[in-house]
Amino acid sequence: MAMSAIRDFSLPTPAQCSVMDDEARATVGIGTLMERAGWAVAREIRKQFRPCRVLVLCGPGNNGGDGYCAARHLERAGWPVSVAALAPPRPQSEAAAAASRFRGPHVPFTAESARRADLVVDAVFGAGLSRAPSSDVMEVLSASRMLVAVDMPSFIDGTTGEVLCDGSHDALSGDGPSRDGPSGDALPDYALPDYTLTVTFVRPKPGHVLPAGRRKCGTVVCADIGMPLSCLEAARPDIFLNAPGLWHVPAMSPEDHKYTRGVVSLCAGAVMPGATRLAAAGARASGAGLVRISAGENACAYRLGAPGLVIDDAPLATLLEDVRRKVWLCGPGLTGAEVEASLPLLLDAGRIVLADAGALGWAAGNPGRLAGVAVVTPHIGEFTRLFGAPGADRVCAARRAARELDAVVVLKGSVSIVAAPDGRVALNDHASPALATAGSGDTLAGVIGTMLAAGMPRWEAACAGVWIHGEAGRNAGDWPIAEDLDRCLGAARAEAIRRDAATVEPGAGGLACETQDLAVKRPA
Ligand SMILES: NC(=O)C1=CN([C@@H]2O[C@H](COP(=O)(O)OP(=O)(O)OC[C@H]3O[C@@H](n4cnc5c(N)ncnc54)[C@H](OP(=O)(O)O)[C@@H]3O)[C@@H](O)[C@H]2O)[C@@H](O)CC1
Ligand SMILES: Nc1ncnc2c1ncn2[C@@H]1O[C@H](COP(=O)(O)OP(=O)(O)O)[C@@H](O)[C@H]1O
Ligand SMILES: [K+]
Repeated sequence: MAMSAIRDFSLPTPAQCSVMDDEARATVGIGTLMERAGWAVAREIRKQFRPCRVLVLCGPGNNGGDGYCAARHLERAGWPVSVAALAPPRPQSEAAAAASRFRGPHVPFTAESARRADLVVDAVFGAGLSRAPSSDVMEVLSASRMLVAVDMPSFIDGTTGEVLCDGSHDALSGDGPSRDGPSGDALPDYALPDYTLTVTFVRPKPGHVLPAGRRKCGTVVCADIGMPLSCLEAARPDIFLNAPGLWHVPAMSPEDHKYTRGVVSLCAGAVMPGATRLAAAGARASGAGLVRISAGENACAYRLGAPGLVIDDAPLATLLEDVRRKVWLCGPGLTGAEVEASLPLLLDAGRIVLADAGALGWAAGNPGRLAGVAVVTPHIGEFTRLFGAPGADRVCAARRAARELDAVVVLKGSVSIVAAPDGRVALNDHASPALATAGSGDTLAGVIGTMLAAGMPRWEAACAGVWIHGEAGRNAGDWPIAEDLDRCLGAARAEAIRRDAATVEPGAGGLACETQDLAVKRPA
């Protein structure tokens, strides 16, 4: 992966952070980084809150070390600060050195102490969280009125974004108040707290982007603490935030003709023309030069559609003689039998195939039937039927599926996961719940088809399609239906091109986070 992609888009996992720390130990030094991390936390708190009574909860590791440094900097700024230590830092560690420099008051690590504070800083566990925190820790966090996390809320898994908590984390992190988890176990006697602010360092982590971490963290600020880029590179991050610059969508060129912009072809069936037409419309609206529907004897049903669509009634084998028709969508609007009659022909002819909807159902329980496709776009139900339940670590499951199928897997959801067979993964949070409307997945298939037809490599095409679809969803107004996305897709593609061009050149700036609240702050 290019250095600029690592610098600008990587989301290192806690395991990779530990490699980064080992590298940093030999260069800049953990003590220096801890000091800057604590300073950055204090700076963000001073910026976002008025002076108030602060309690810093410190764990035994380096996350706690950051907490002691933050406490010292806040105290120096005149804020009333006390520290509650869950356990003392290991003797002779950098955290122990940081703890010894804090000369303010210590109070017991209890819910009562938390209740007395106006603001509680959670520096209990960060990247080193290795299991569910005890209920003592959870009770103290839950008693806090206002919470700021150092690096990560102490019960969020930085790799998966999952809530790590004794009892039923699903019920705790879900929407409905329930006293029983799915296993029937009684839930602990505390509510899972929400954070106002999370200050992380170097780069955001997957747990800041994936649910439920994303929801719990509040505003995420990523501070540049002067970690050498070479240390981040040594950690070999392979999960990236999906954004323009990670990939490059072709702009319009004065010499363009429709074939250079690309042809997208779709297989169509007899009973669900709507899905095929939505996918075709998505392909056209996102900039395909030509979109053709191969409808055979069902052509009449499609000829009533948009006038700019070309409807073919010739047999598929005949259409495949046209080598300009490289990219095919197979699945939206198709029954299993219709997939069976078309997909093998497309693959035999060496076409670039995106398989969605009906094609995924046809291969349920037997993903080998999709061998040779370039991209699959399952939602969680389709993914489960194809590859089995993904479990808590969806990134890992999507990556495994991509490797197994030798195809790009787009696991769609509120945060979509785009996994390549070579292990690269992009997480897309550039979207909107407005997209949760029937047919929007068909539109997405069309958009990705356009990116493939424009000549983009398949992982980049899938990433770009998901981002552009998300951007359209963010701009399609209140409660849009799938058709509403189409009028926003051209502008969304233009926005992707504009943001890509604005990406900072290597060496020109710091570690940048593009989306939403993931802003990078450099030390003053
Ligand atoms: N990368 C960077 O850029 C920089 C990172 N920095 C900071 O370092 C942080 C990572 O520090 P870290 O590796 O020391 O791990 P940390 O989160 O403090 O926890 C480890 C301790 O907690 C314990 N423990 C874990 N879970 C537990 C549980 N449920 N219940 C009870 N105990 C539990 C665990 O015990 P063990 O699992 O070994 O039994 C161990 O003792 C990172 O988040 C960031 O804030 C900055 O300082 C510098 C730049
Ligand atoms: N809450 C949400 N936030 C963001 N995007 C969402 C949300 N819910 C659904 N989406 C997106 O909407 C699309 C829905 O696709 P899909 O489930 O295949 O629907 P359909 O089969 O009806 O077309 C996916 O791209 C998905 O990522
Ligand atoms: K923490």
